[in-house]
Amino acid sequence: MNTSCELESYVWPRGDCSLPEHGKFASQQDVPTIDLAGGSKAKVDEIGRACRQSGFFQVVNHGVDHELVNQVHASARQFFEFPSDTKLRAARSAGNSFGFAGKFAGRFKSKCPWKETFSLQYTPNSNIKDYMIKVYTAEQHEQHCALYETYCKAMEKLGRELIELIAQSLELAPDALHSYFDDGFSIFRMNMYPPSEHFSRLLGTGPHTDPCALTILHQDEVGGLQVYNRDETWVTVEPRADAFVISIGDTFQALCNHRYKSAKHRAVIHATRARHSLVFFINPGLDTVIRPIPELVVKSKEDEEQDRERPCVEFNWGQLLEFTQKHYRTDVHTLDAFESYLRKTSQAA
Ligand SMILES: C=C1C[C@]23C[C@H]1CC[C@H]2[C@]1(C)CCC[C@@](C)(C(=O)O)[C@H]1[C@@H]3C(=O)O
Ligand SMILES: O=C(O)CCC(=O)C(=O)O
Ligand SMILES: [Fe+2]
Repeated sequence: MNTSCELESYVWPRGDCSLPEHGKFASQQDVPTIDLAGGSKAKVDEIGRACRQSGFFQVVNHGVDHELVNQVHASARQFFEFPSDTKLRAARSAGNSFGFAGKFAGRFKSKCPWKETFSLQYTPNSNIKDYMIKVYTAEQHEQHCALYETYCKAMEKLGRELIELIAQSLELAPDALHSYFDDGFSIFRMNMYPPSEHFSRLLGTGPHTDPCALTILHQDEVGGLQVYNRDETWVTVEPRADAFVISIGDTFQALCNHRYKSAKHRAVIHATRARHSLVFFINPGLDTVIRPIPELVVKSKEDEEQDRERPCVEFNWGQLLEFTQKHYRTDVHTLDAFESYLRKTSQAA
């Protein structure tokens, strides 16, 4: 990333990047830590409460091997340390969500994210190998691909377990949501936030909600992930090596008829230390129709009498992904903007 001459396109208005107070972290109420080894009823209740309150929580005793997480972090660090021209062999092309992005200035003109990202598709037809071969030697390639495959499988397993618990917290059967994710189009993304002396005017990831269904994130010890809480204050999520941060995304919000809301969050920059995070975005299949689950649609008395359905916009993940890559810059209004766009384009058709 060119840190000197292009700073202007990364700078945010003064006051937009308030920094975390050293050592002060989100309260248990804002971002609870939930023990997945706990009794089933307690877990479901805690997850339901967290999803209704902030849509953000951490999980511990999640069953994912700590050594695996360390190895993926080590591999990601090694990747980001390659010279730019090596990383750029796997460059993300315009309108595409996969590959390496060193800076986003090409896509955005201002308030650019101060980070490098390497994103891979994780599905049965995963593109992990196609991207990795552009960067690594044949032998390294096999090793790193195997590691990412193992990590993504572990994320899918954890995601499935969480989705079962979330379904139960909505009083649905544990497997009620599985069919949406059976051929899911999940995205694995590694983030590296370079340090900067200008940290107080930069954001690694600007305020947004995730467009996906569910996000599973692991952050290193540097920390910098912040959530906007109910007091309208940015609070810092405690970096915990033993925990994954879970958040509800826009697609899940639409699916559960807005019972759970996607949470507004962002990532700040450290003055002297590079920060890394591993993010697994769980999505439905590209063509799977998303509309509120009938059991979660409560009609008003008047609607009931007139047998009227509440209007809702149907979409699929393929459309929302395309919207965020080609027509809209993901922010805190993505879902509303997407619904307006769908209404407009369906009227025009
Ligand atoms: C569908 C996606 C768009 C983004 C990557 C995935 C999930 C989250 C989105 C993003 C991270 C939200 C913040 C802004 C963004 C541009 C970024 O900082 O990377 C978003 C991603 C993107 O549009 O590439
Ligand atoms: O790196 C982080 O902690 C946050 C990243 C994020 O919000 C995202 O990639 O959607
Ligand atoms: Fe996010």
